[in-house]
Amino acid sequence: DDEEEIKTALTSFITKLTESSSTTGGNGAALPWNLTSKPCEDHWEGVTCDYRGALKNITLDGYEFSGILNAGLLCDVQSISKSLTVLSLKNNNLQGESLEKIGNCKQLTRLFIRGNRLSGDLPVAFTGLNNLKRLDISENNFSGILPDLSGISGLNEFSAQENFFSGNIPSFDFFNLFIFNVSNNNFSGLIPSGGDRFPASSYSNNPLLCGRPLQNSCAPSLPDSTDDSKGGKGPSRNDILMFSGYVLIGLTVVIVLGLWICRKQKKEEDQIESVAKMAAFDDSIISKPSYTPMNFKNSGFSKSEVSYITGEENTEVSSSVLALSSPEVNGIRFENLLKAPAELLGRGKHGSVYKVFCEDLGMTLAVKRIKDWTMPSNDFKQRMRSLGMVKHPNVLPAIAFYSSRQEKLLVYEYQHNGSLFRLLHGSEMGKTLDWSSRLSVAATMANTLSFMHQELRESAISHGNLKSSNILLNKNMEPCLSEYGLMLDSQDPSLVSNIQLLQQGGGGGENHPVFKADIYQFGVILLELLTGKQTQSNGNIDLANWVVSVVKEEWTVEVFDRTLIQEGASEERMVNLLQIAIKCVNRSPEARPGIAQIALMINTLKEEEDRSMEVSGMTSSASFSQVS
Ligand SMILES: Nc1ncnc2c1ncn2[C@@H]1O[C@H](COP(=O)(O)OP(=O)(O)OP(=O)(O)O)[C@@H](O)[C@H]1O
Repeated sequence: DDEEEIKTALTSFITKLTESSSTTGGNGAALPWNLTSKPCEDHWEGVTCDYRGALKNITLDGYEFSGILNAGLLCDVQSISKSLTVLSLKNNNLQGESLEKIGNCKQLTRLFIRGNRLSGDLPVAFTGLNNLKRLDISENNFSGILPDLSGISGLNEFSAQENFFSGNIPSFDFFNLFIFNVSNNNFSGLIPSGGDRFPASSYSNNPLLCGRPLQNSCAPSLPDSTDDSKGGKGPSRNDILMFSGYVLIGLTVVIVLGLWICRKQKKEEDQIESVAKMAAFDDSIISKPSYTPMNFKNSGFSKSEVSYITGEENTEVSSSVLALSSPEVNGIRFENLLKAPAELLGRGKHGSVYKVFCEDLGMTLAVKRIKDWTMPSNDFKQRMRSLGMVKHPNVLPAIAFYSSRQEKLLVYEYQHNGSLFRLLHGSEMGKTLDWSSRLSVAATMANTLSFMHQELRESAISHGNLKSSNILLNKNMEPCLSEYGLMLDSQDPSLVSNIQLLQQGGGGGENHPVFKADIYQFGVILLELLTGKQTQSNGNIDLANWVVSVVKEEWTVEVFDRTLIQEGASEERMVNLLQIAIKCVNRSPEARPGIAQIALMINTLKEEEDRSMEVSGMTSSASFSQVS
């Protein structure tokens, strides 16, 4: 039977692995398998089988085996090759034999042979491992030309550092890879396109390699560094460096001058605007703003600038009354709002939020005061109008806004159930968010964002500041996006700067950089849901970097929130969601998927989750319970 066949094959395989080698001496650790027993039934150390007795994983890392890795002994055996998904022989001292036979182990998803003495060419047969996700052949003595592995469409990791490979780096599907390292080899020539998604350290110590992300370009005029002193035909590297220096200094001077002129102009404009404001100022509205609990002094509020968004017409109305979108709140005086007791909820990077109890309304409001926003007043009003026209049940609408050059205020209904941030990270929370609820939040938010991006694609208004504290729970405990479209600035570490955004502005659909920045931030929220960890956008280590580095070490389990593991959440679906998140936080904006595609993937996961809960007889509830 299969198990007998597997046992015979494994026995020969391990015998070869442990064969003593005259060069290293000794055969390392003792044989981890008791040959009188059965591999699956008796759970041989390092061997994992599924419940049907199919061999899945062989993991024999760090045993100091110094014999031969004979791939044929495993992969020529059908009962093994049809099911083996993981072969890990890291940090032994193995030499290779029949390595090309690995090509028969077609089901392999992970192949780790790092830290051995394997040498010669990497067999072309590796290119046929179509299911491979992770390949680590680093720290060996492989040499020759690397075969083209770009046909392995799902490859996420390729680690080949510290070998002796030479020739060009073949093309890879870089957008799928999240780990790539070919440093410390003898590669030469141009780094293939897309390769600059990885840092220079992924390519370092290949003296003949050139092109981005390395500093040395492949310009044909660039002479060898040894030619520098000869003063040959083209410019020397030093010349180029010097020239770049001059260009840089020149650019800096131009930018500083430009900024100075802009500031001067702005100052002049400000003076003109405040004069106009004084003329328009109506004492009957705000007589003496001496007591302003929200510290709105010197705002110079004018009735003409108190605006509101109604459900029907999106017209601004001059009024001494702060008109709000729901009819029952009409009739409140703006001055009363200003005088109402206000509690500071938080002071973020972009301003402060106050909780204001408005007696006239008998209602609690959240007033966001945006600081340092340079968007001109008219553009802001235009933006609020565009936003006011798009309605979604999971987007919290601003019920009023105020705009002047000095002040931009947004008024929202206060949400008593807090934010996703509090739910995930708040220490006082009695209940933790279970896996099904987290998946549900992810799906709802993806669908909502997809709707908003679609509706606002022409005006290119993204959320701009997507994070778990801006996902608020409404009275039905459903997650809602708050503060949509209020930030021009993005926290995307791929440095999509305002200038770039503006330059590339005008249409562009869901590939517009502002939407791609939202995708990054959405990915971070997915990571928060999966890991239960907070992101530190201002710290040196952010969540996205942390996850990618942990995943690099060993696939996933350490990454997930321990409560999810304890709960018995489906590891497969968690890994799937993690893969989506990792795609979203790709450093290269173009490589991030669009929100529609993301929503589709997450909805599929959620449907699978719902089906599995139905099968196990649990109720498939998409909402989560009220937090006490
Ligand atoms: N409508 C609301 N109802 C209840 N709480 C709110 C409301 N709007 C914001 N908050 C809460 O107020 C706090 C401060 O919000 P704010 O948006 O200023 O913080 P932030 O998101 O950390 O900073 P920033 O948006 O400036 O980067 C957050 O905890 C947020 O969840």
